[in-house]
Amino acid sequence: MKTITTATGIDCRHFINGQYMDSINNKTFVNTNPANEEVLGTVAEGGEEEINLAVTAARRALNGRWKTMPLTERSKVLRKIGDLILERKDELARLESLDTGKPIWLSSTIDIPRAAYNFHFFADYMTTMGTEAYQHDDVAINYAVRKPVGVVGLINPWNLPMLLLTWKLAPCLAAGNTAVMKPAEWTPMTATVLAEICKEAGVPDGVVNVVHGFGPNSAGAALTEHPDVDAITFTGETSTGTAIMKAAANSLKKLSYELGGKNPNIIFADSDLDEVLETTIKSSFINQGEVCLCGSRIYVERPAYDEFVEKFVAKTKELVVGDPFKEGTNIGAMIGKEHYDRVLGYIDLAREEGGTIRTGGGRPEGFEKGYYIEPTIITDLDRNARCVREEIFGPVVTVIPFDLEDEVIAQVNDSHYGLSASIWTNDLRRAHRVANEVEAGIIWVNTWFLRDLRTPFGGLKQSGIGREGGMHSFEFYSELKNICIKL
Ligand SMILES: NC(=O)c1ccc[n+]([C@@H]2O[C@H](COP(=O)([O-])OP(=O)(O)OC[C@H]3O[C@@H](n4cnc5c(N)ncnc54)[C@H](O)[C@@H]3O)[C@@H](O)[C@H]2O)c1
Ligand SMILES: O=C/C=C/C=C(\O)C(=O)O
Repeated sequence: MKTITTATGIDCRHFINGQYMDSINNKTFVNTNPANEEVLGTVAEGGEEEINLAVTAARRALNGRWKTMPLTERSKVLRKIGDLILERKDELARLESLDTGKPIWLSSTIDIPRAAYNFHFFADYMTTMGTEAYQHDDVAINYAVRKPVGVVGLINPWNLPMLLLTWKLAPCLAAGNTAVMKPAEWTPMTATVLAEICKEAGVPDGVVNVVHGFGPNSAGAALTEHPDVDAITFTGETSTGTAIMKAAANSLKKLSYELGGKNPNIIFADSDLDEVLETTIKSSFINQGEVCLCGSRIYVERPAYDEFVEKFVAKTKELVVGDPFKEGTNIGAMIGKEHYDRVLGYIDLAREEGGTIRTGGGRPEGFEKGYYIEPTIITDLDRNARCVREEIFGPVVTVIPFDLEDEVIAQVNDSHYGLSASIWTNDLRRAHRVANEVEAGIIWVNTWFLRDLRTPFGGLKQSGIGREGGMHSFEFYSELKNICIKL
């Protein structure tokens, strides 16, 4: 077994008012590479004091050059951030894979290029924005103007760290806000570099701030409780969303939530099975299954069920689990020990619930270190099994046959999640009919994770509050003011 890369990471400090700084009490925590359990570096651990410094800097910057900067100049700054991310793509991809355990090809082709595109997209989109005006006979004219929300807290998960942080930061800045970012404690490195990229691109000091730390009783909680933070955009677990909503309630902060999912992948017998299999391998196991949009509940119309399962198992067995930096690795390491144990716990639970492990089911052979789990396919579970209903957030999928369209829609909608769904069929009317009935914010037909950033992105029920993307991001990151002029 080739020695897993020992490339080290970087020490991560806060970035406040345009400068890197340690915590006031010099507290730090260790950042570990999940692929080999080696130390990547130390991370400054922030709390109330650091959050207060960052919010104060953000508030001051809100009324400085950032406020008076012409929109076209602000657009150029966002474009420059995107350019600089691409210039540093290899460095950022390496740091992202060291932090997350994801394969380097994934960081290099998806995570980092999409982070740059998030900025390039909003740099263009912000210059096309209009508002609305109404002529009230000859009595009055009404027109609306957009103003920044103000100081925004950005709280980020660990699965697609830079992709998701920039998906928030780009429109936040495009709308003229200032930001205090709290990266996930497991993935601090690319957020740390993003701060200096913003400064180099011309973002004034205090507009973008980074405070590292944990959630409860740490930087995360302090950010959500701070009275001078106007809005919080959060991506993470549904349960965390509940905690943040309670903390933000006292100061009535504006909230945008992208939360958990248990997304159905509905396969009708008339679909092209080879096409289905090629995409379903990705929608099941890409990024170690640690994607909120993964289609972890697979429903197959009975006539195609046996053939699908046989071919799906065979293709899954071909996947290579291993060193994220090694050529040919399809699946890397889970984010850390806690999550690794949690996912293995669900696989054990599936056995207790009567499931059949068709492939995978545990830790692959030959790894002394690192948090590796085999891609796992489970069949023969009851529709009410916890492994069918609860988000596992790992390389674990369940496959269930169905007979009738109404039956599968009822099963799919019997969930407190409603983030995304994939539907595979060549029957056009059925595609529209089923998409119309499935309770999810994002529906893909004969594809998965095909993204147009102008579209509304977000979940129903306990999968989120609000939408991101195009105009929807501006609905959150700005306040509309109506001005009525009597003629
Ligand atoms: N809907 C989406 O777009 C989307 C995208 C990615 C991940 N997710 C979801 O995120 C989860 C995995 O990410 P995770 O484990 O990092 O989520 P998490 O909720 O554990 O943590 C997310 C972030 O919240 C912070 N946090 C935790 N408790 C907090 C508190 N009480 N106050 C303030 N901040 C707090 C953490 O430090 C971290 O930065 C999964 O459920 C996944 O479905 C959703
Ligand atoms: O793990 C969740 C992935 C979210 C992806 C996006 O938010 C996006 O593609 O804009």
